[in-house]
Amino acid sequence: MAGSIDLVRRNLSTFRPQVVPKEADALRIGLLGAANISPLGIIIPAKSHPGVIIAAVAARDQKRAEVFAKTHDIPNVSPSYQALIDDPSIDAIYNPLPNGLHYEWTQKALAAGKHVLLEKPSTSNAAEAASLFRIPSSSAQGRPAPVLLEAVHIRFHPAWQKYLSLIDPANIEKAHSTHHLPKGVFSNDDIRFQYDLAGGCLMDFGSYNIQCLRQVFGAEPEECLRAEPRSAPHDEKIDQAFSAAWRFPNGGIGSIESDLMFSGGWPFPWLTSKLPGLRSPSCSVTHREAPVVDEELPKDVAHTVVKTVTVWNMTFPSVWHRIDVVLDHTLKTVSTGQVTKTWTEKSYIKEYAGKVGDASWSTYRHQLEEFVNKVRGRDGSGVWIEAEDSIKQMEVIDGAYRKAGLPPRPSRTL
Ligand SMILES: NC(=O)C1=CN([C@@H]2O[C@H](COP(=O)(O)OP(=O)(O)OC[C@H]3O[C@@H](n4cnc5c(N)ncnc54)[C@H](OP(=O)(O)O)[C@@H]3O)[C@@H](O)[C@H]2O)C=CC1
Ligand SMILES: O=C1OC[C@@H](O)[C@H](O)[C@H]1O
Repeated sequence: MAGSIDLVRRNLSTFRPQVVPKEADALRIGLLGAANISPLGIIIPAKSHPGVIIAAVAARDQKRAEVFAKTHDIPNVSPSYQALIDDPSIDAIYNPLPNGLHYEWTQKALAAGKHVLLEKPSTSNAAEAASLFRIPSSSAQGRPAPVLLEAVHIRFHPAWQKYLSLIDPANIEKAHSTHHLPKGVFSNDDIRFQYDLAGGCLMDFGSYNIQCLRQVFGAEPEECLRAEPRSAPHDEKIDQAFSAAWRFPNGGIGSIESDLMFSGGWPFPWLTSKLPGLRSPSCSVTHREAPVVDEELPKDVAHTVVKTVTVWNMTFPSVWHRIDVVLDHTLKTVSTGQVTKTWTEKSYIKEYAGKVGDASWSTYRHQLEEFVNKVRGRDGSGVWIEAEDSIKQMEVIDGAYRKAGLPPRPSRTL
């Protein structure tokens, strides 16, 4: 009961946070497009950040921008994306355009000296990512280059950082990450299913699953072993779902199952583990069998343990999440190889509040905190996504498409 009350309280203040007074030199952020993700991704998080003002929005259709501005209390509407970028009163740009437009508009914003918080996945493909992220650290005028961050929000939440702390990357035998969305949420004409806009399940949900694998192994995969898309009826280059596996440098295997049109259940995360068919985003790591030092045991008995650590709902952990730590113990007679005893220990961990913020802070709020810290030259929590990291992510995505016999997503501007 107390858990349910906490859940309601926490989510009420995530979605309706206390609005704080703004600092005189608050970062003035402009939004490209009247995007669906903007309220969750930045408008609501900005309300509780004293150092951020959502100052303007631009949309392809000015009327649409005006309605969006009114709905979300945004004081200014720019007549076009370019006008927003060129506006000298704007310090930073949030780019939640379709994936295929990320490169073009981020490059334009950076060229205008604006910091950019760029929605995931950073670009259409690795060539674009390399071109975008390998920018000189200072401009010709000697000014420091603007900050550019790929908005992989899940990495900023304390639950994810806690999860990583429970993993021993060198000794992972296998890792599996999943993400399912019920059929009917997105229709075939959604940006996620347009090849020219760099759509595809691997670019969307799959990108989270790949992030999870790269993070838990703390390394880049050496080889894509298997890549199996389920193509959309309207375009076989578009994956509605993607299943894949990679070998990592420690010999461990990482695999993913992502589906944007899943027909096997509904995503009620907190029920997932209780009711079959319900799915939550997850990442599960199984370590190699390891010896347990136990002086009490006879010499001929070996005690080993296999540690499995699973996070449920790493994508929206502030809503609800759980980390399961399962220790499978075995006692074996060494001389005969016979197993004499097995038992399992389970513990469940939750990590809503981190070192900064409180339990109501969403992944997006934590991310905004670090973005502003970086712009202001402050140390922050230490969680950051480096340029090379974003490039490597796109290399893994491109490689999986190639392995599946599909083309990587097209560049529009290179
Ligand atoms: N971090 C997260 O949790 C999430 C991230 N995302 C990412 O954010 C981005 C946007 O997703 P989402 O908000 O769902 O997208 P939307 O369908 O809302 O589209 C975003 C904006 O793209 C603009 N746009 C520009 N050109 C086109 C075009 N040719 N066709 C369609 N739209 C166009 C529209 O702007 P205008 O208003 O000017 O017409 C629209 O508002 C994606 O990169 C996605 O991966 C999405 C959901 C969650
Ligand atoms: O990033 C995302 O997270 C939420 C999903 O609904 C969406 O498809 C995806 O773009």
